[in-house]
Amino acid sequence: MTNIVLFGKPGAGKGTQAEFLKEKYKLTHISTGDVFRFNLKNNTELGKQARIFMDAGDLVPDELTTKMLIDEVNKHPDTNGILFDGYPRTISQAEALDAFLTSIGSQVAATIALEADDEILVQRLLERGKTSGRVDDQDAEKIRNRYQEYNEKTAPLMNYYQEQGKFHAVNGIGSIAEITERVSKVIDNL
Ligand SMILES: Nc1ncnc2c1ncn2[C@@H]1O[C@H](COP(=O)(O)OP(=O)(O)O)[C@@H](O)[C@H]1O
Repeated sequence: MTNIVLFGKPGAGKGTQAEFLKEKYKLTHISTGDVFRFNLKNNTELGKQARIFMDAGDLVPDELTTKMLIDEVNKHPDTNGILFDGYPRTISQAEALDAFLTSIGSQVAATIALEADDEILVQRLLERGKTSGRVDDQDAEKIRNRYQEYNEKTAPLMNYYQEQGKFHAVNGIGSIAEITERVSKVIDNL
């Protein structure tokens, strides 16, 4: 299995790139944000538990998120590899992911970060909020809170993967195709 972690701040373009990369490399795309939103919409037990955190732009607690993630991975026993989008977002999630992948005889092959300046990203999110219906994209305060969550809890993951020699940064500014090309170069060299 070639498992890739897509990494980046809110709005960095993880979901957009994932759509292209999953086709190109025949990977299973798992977006924790999408799975949570699906559960919210269908008002499942998981959705009810996640809603207050998501609507505020807070991270959903690790235990709940990790359980959901493992359930999703287990739905694809014959996959070529997983493209993780939005997971892990904390050190504890990264450790849980490593432990889980080890238990199934696999590992993270690479973490690829899409980099862009905060001002550009906030503009992108506010634009997306106009049409996506996502409450967490419509309010500058909630967006700020997501960046704070990112800086405090998610940014330390760069070090975590750097220490394992698995961290690759890619310039996330440019056309969608250009960025797919940059990410592909990293994957092709694995
Ligand atoms: N790995 C995770 N851990 C905790 N909460 C998560 C995780 N992934 C998604 N969420 C929740 O879902 C929300 C939306 O996720 P996502 O669409 O990936 O956000 P963004 O566009 O900000 O990167 C997050 O703000 C958070 O509340």
